[in-house]
Amino acid sequence: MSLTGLKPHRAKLLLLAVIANTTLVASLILGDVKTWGEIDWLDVFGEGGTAAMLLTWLIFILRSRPAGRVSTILTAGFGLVFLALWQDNLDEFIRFANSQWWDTWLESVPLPIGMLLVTWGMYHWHQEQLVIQDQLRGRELSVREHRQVDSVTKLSRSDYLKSQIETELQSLDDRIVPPSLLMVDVDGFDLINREYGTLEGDRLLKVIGELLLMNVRRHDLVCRFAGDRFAILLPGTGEAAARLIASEISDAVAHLAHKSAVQGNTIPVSVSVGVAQAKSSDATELMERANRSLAQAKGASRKEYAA
Ligand SMILES: Nc1nc2c(ncn2[C@@H]2O[C@H](COP(=O)(O)OP(=O)(O)OP(=O)(O)O)[C@@H](O)[C@H]2O)c(=O)[nH]1
Repeated sequence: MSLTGLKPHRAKLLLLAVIANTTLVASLILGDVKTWGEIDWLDVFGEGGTAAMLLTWLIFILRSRPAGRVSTILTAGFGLVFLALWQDNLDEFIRFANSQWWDTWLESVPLPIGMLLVTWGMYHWHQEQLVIQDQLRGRELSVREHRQVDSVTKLSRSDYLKSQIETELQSLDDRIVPPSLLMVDVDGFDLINREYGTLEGDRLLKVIGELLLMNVRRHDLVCRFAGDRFAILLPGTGEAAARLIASEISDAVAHLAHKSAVQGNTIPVSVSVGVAQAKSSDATELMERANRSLAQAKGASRKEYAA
């Protein structure tokens, strides 16, 4: 058994070793060593084995624990039980006169006190575990939230967007401007996929996601809504301001000089943007209106393209 990890508990274990050795020396001085034939080996095995096991438990426990109050209580408890068994075992090798009352005292008094301390320490350990489990549950929740992140663009996905819109809408009052939502869709993305391959399509989605992030404010939320569609939540933003941001975003994408990894040529990219400002506390209704606005923008851009 490796003793690494016991460093924080060195002083406690040293004290236990000193006490055990002191009782050994005191027993040797004050008692008479028994002859070989007088030793009851079955008792030695039973009592000595139990003491050794107890010490092993203590070492395992201390190796898995930091120094502190609970570790001290557990060491004191297990230590006292060990000392009682240790003295009981010394009895097997050393004979004491009846006048040596301390031997019987050492065998019996520390045992119940040690048991009480072990129980008390175990109770506190249990309480500690409940707190740790609580914290782990919290961490697990945050990990689960990270599953709401899209693997291609590393942006939040639509389920996270919806929960954020709901939070925004719930905290609205008359003094706060309701949020606006932009829906940004890449034009002709299917063609880009077909011409350059889906890997290049993925790269482009990632670059567009980064570009959107660069063109919004710190408190805005950019999400990958679905496929080649992004959504941007603009808290406290009226429709006119949202339309301005939408046009800045369209310009930024139009000026993007994204090079394909294989061919090396610039892939022309444009986006259409839908805009809607919240009118009710219904997140789905806001997303639907932003999507309808996007469909109109798409129609307009197709007409422009055809003309
Ligand atoms: N590379 C890549 N392609 C994707 C991903 N998700 C969806 N797509 C593709 O995106 C394309 C979206 O096609 P459409 O909805 O027709 O959109 P579009 O070609 O941009 O057409 P318009 O929106 O009308 O301009 C489809 O070919 C999907 O297969 C993805 O994660 N990576």
